Order: sequence, then structure tokens, then C-alpha cells
Amino acid sequence: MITAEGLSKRYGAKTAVNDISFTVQPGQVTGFLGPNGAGKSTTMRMVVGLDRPSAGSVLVNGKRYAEHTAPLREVGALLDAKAVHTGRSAYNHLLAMGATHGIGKARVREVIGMTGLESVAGKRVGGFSLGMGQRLGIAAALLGDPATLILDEPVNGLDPDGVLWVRTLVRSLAAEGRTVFLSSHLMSEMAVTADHLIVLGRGSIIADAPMKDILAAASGTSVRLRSPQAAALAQALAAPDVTVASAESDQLTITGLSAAQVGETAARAGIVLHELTPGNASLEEAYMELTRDDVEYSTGALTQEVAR
Ligand SMILES: Nc1ncnc2c1ncn2[C@@H]1O[C@H](COP(=O)(O)OP(=O)(O)OP(=O)(O)O)[C@@H](O)[C@H]1O
Repeated sequence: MITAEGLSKRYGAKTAVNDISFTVQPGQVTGFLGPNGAGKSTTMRMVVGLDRPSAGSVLVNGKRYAEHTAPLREVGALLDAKAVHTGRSAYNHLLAMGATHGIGKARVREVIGMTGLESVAGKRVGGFSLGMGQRLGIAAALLGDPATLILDEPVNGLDPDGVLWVRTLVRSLAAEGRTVFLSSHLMSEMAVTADHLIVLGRGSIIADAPMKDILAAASGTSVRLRSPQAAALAQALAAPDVTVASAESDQLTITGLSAAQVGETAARAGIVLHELTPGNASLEEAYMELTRDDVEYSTGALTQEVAR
């Protein structure tokens, strides 16, 4: 479990993380989202003691990272896969990391197997592709068999096979009861990987909720229905903030009302429904709506140009 209380980080005049409090629970995958520069990496770095908070604290299983006698066994982190520039082989790199914690060859071989690095384990890490580097970073994070995993952009640079592998891996780690804290800009992937989301914008938390609640709260969602009395229902639903579209005579697509509100209006009017389907917003839509005012490096003008 990760617990942050009033956590802040300032770099000179720049406040990268501004008084945030959150808990990352075990047994589920918690996604960490936010626009570029929102403070995600800074927060993750503070969890593992690579950056010192300007105020507040962040604890892993009740202690600061540095207070753990064997931190690799508590928290495994993939923070910057490119940081490993070494002439060592992957096998020797992991062995050297493990040596500080009494972790031996058997566990090193195990994580090499888990991350699909067998065929390149003897090769110099310096020559690794981005994807191989990511796999090695994940192998390093898993080395101490930690109860908490922090993965900053783990699918960056991975091919579709690798992306699916990370998804399966993190889901199984969470199912084993571990705490998994994961950042990614790939919304479609996050949507199928995370159970819970923490969204940062300009250093502050703008959402901290289960994935399903974030999707359900997104406005602009539509409700689709089929009814033999579709025209009468369209009239009954008419209201200033409601739009009703009809592609076929027995079908309606409604925005501005929930499925429950549509069903209740139909019941009050004595109208028969054959189908009533709430259309959830995609995570990408929900995310765009949440972070609309918090994008530091806005490309609004450009995207408007392109959309024209
Ligand atoms: N060492 C540093 N010195 C000065 N400013 C920094 C430093 N590290 C980060 N920042 C600033 O702090 C803010 C948060 O950066 P951070 O890397 O944590 O964001 P992020 O959410 O991880 O972004 P991205 O999605 O682009 O990785 C940014 O404005 C960044 O420029």
C-alpha cells in the first residue's frame, strides 16, 4: 500500500506536485494519469526516495522507502528504463542489483524467464532496443518479489505482443494481492488494465475513483434504445439540454439523460421499450473532459487547424 499525505515538490519557483494526498490500495491496479508535466513521474520518484518531498510524506507499507531495511523486497519500480546504460549483460546487471539484497542466481533466472529475456540475457544492456530495455526494467522491478510495484510508462516502446504481456502481468500481480501503481498515456490500454484511477493535473489531484465511476461520470454519454413507439417517446423526452437522434424509425439515441431517466420517462408515458443501452464514454473521452483545463502544453490551436 502507498500512502501520500500533503505531498508537495517544488523545483525553484515551479511547483511540480502540490499538496496531494492519496492511497494506492493492494489487490488492484491503480492507473496514474495526467497530461505531460502534471507531476506523475515526480510523485513516483518521491515514493521510492529518488526525490525528496518539499512538504508532506509518502509511505510504502507504513514506512518511508529509505526506512525499509530491504527496499527491493518492498517496492519494485520501473521509472526510467533508458537510465540503464551499462556494458554489463542483462543477467549480470540483475545479479549486481540482487547482490545488495542477498538475491541470487535462481531468482535472477526466474525474472529473466518471466520477462521473456532468455535469448538476450547474455547480451550487453547498452545495445538493447527500447522494448528490451522496458522488459529489463520490469525484470529489475520484480527481482525482490515486492508487494508493491510502481511502473512509469511500462508499455512505452513495446510492440502489441509486449503491451498485452504487460497487461496480463500487472493484472496477475494485482490478483496475487500486490499493490500496482501504473502510469501510461495509452488510454485504451489503461481502460482494460486499471481498476482504479488517480488523475493529476498541474500537480493536483483532479480525480481519484474507481474506473467504472470515472467512466459513468463522464458527460456526453449517450443512451440508445429501441421502441415500437419511438416517435412518441422522443416527444416525451424533449427538453432544452436533451438531444434525441433517430437513425431508424424504432431507434433513438439520446444524450443529456441517463438510461434510468429515459426508462422512467418511458414508464410514466406508458411507452414500451424493447432495448435500453447506456453507452459509456471511452476512457479517452472521460480523461479529455477531466483534464481539459489542466493541460500544460496545449495544442488547441493546432488541433483546431487540423480538424478544419
Ligand atoms: N529536476 C527538475 N527540475 C525542474 N523542474 C522539474 C524537474 N523534474 C520535473 N520538473 C517539472 O515538474 C513538472 C512535473 O514533471 P513530471 O515529469 O513529474 O510530469 P509527468 O506528469 O511525469 O509528465 P510526463 O507525462 O511528460 O512524463 C514539469 O513541469 C517538469 O518540467
